[in-house]
Amino acid sequence: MPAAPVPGLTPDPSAAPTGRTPGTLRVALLGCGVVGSQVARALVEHADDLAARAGARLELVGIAVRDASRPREGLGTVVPADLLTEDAERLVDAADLVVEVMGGIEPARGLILRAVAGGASVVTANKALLAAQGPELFEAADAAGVDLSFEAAVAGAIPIVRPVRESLAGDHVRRVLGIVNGTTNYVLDQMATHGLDLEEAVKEAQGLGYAEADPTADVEGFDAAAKAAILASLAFHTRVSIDQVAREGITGVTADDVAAAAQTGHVVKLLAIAEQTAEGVSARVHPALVPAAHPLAAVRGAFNAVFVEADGAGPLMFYGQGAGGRPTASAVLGDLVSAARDRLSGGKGPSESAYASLPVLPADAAVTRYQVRLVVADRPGVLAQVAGVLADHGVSIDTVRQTADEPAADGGAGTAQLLITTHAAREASLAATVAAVRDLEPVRQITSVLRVEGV
Ligand SMILES: NC(=O)C1=CN([C@@H]2O[C@H](COP(=O)(O)OP(=O)(O)OC[C@H]3O[C@@H](n4cnc5c(N)ncnc54)[C@H](O)[C@@H]3O)[C@@H](O)[C@H]2O)C=CC1
Ligand SMILES: N[C@@H](CC=O)C(=O)O
Ligand code: NA
Repeated sequence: MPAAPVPGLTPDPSAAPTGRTPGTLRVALLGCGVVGSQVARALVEHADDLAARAGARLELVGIAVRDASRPREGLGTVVPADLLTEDAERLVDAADLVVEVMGGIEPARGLILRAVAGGASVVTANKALLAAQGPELFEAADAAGVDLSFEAAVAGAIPIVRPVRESLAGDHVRRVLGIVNGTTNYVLDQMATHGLDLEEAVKEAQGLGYAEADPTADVEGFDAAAKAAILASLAFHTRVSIDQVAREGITGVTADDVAAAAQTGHVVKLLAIAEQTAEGVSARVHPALVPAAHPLAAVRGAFNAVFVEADGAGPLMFYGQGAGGRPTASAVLGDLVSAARDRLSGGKGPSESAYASLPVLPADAAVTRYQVRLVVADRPGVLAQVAGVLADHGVSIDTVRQTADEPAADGGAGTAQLLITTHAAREASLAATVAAVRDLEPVRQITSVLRVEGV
């Protein structure tokens, strides 16, 4: 049976008035920042290879920017300046394939809806938008019979969206655990290895193109939470939005925490965790202690890694560059070639799979191990008193380490540092325990409470 005619590809003179060249698909690029500029460059520089792989030329017909008169450093020699336009809507209307790399909610959302309503397939790197408004966008794409692809939105260059939604479609995923934010991993790594403070390290990450336009999204964990929501939705075939992800960023992590972690054979990492239990699914993002021997501890700089645990496949690990212009553009271009192939074959990639409709559990239902550091009066019976409070709350102690501080100058009782590692406990029990311990008379300070993962 002959393939259905494809707009822009049918060798038909009637295509001429619309400006379409037979055998081409028209690509509109929305945004020309860190990622967009690399997508534009690759579309021009690798046009022949991309055409051979996609089955049609991917013609960059325009780049929507805020200010078309602003010179684009380095890009002018590769991408003709007359491709820049401030009229994103008109550009979208003229395209077969739309790449959205402008970020933010609006106008990105409106432009994507407009693109799919007009019959264009869309590739986006915008996790913030997908984690907030994904269902609306997927439904619109399905209704229009076009692709909405987003490999770049989770862990940049690492192929993780496609493996979870296609390769593991026949398996049962139980847990996803990963480092999915390059900026915070870079920051924690710099703190651990070079003693940099948070602000210095974030500035470096911005200069390297890892950070979001507003790096608060990185350091406060919003970016990782968006990725956790997307991963949980894909892994468990249900809908999880960013506001259902328990989130804690890295601003509370001190140089002292990082040094103390090293002393106990751990590193501090910002983790995204999505789990399915008998009660439902949960997704959370928080800093955690990871044993130095665990593969996640070896993930340095802006690299990302995602562990997936599935019933059949067992543990799988995906590792690579989760941020930066060229790595992210690689994922965008992969999606673009796939979307082009789908158009040429008259097919469509996978739709959203949310049939399971599972309940999303509250943050305090999470179960994990904890390490609590505290300063107490160094006198007999204090350790037993603290241990008693944990026992009263049903929190079981794994190990305790005590270090005496200098004796008090007046000869009275000095202080001691206690480091308590618990067995797995519910978040709610631990929070109540810490509050009760804080109220004990001999307790001078709770220095830190960190979860321990990957044990
Ligand atoms: N930089 C990275 O490593 C990664 C970024 N992403 C995502 O890719 C997207 C783009 O990120 P970046 O390139 O880093 O951001 P960026 O801030 O460098 O670039 C965005 C560009 O879009 C333009 N833009 C924003 N609103 C616009 C509008 N209304 N009209 C025209 N242009 C507009 C901005 O002026 C800017 O040049 C975001 O959704 C981000 O979350 C995803 C993975 C990695
Ligand atoms: N800001 C993000 C970029 C990729 O999503 C990060 O640092 O990982
Ligand atoms: Na990816």
